Amino acid sequence: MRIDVVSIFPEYLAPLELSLIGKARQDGLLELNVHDLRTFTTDKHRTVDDTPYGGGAGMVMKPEPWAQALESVAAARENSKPVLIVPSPAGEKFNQALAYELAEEEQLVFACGRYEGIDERVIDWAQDHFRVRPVSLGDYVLNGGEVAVLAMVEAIGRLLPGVVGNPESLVEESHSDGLLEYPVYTKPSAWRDHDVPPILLSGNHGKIAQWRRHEQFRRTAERRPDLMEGLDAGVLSRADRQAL
Ligand SMILES: Nc1cc(-c2ccc3ccn(Cc4ccccn4)c3c2)[nH]n1
Repeated sequence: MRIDVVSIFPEYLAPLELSLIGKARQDGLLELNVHDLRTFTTDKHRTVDDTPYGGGAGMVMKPEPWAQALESVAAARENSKPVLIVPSPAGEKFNQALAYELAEEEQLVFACGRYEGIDERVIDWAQDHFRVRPVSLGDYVLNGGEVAVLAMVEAIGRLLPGVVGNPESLVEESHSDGLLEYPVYTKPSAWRDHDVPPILLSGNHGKIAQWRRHEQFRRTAERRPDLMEGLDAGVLSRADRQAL
């Protein structure tokens, strides 16, 4: 997979040189290019913003630098257009299902807006060159798209083949089957008057699996009742129903 990120703060994306994603880049599992939007300006002040038509506070990002930048990074392809992800408070909610969907793509382009956002005509223009997806990280307001891109690239990148050491760990984590993950423990078994649940020390793997499944349901019902409604009936085994 190739990922291109366009931002006026390219250094904001430096954490993607670290850890799992950084290693995936070094191992050639993921190509990630960060581009400074100001590279695509033509005036001596490298202007990327201007006042909003219709008035109002703040500034809006000018369209032309974005069109130049996006044209520059869109890999020429025969069959389908690359995906352009535009982080926005007004986007579809990012979740694990969308992470899996985007992990299948050959190229992802991320447009990091700042100020009050990007001139909407860029989104309209981009429809002919990209499959455009405005995406929200959650129902809160950030100052720009970079933090959202860091989160999305990590969530997507870790799903790529070979990035996570043990692919099995992707199966049992939160949201992989629509449920929150079970609690985890390690040594020492007794710690500051807090003990590890005895079942986990029993060696009875069937009972341990049953206990973990029950914990997934208990936690999901307690912390994210909204996820319980969306559970696919097929996910619920007979044992699961008993755990509810
Ligand atoms: N889940 C999300 C995503 C964002 C986000 C993404 C990109 C931009 C570019 C500018 N801003 C600031 C801003 C504030 C107010 C209204 C419009 N935009 C962004 C915010 N906030 N929360």
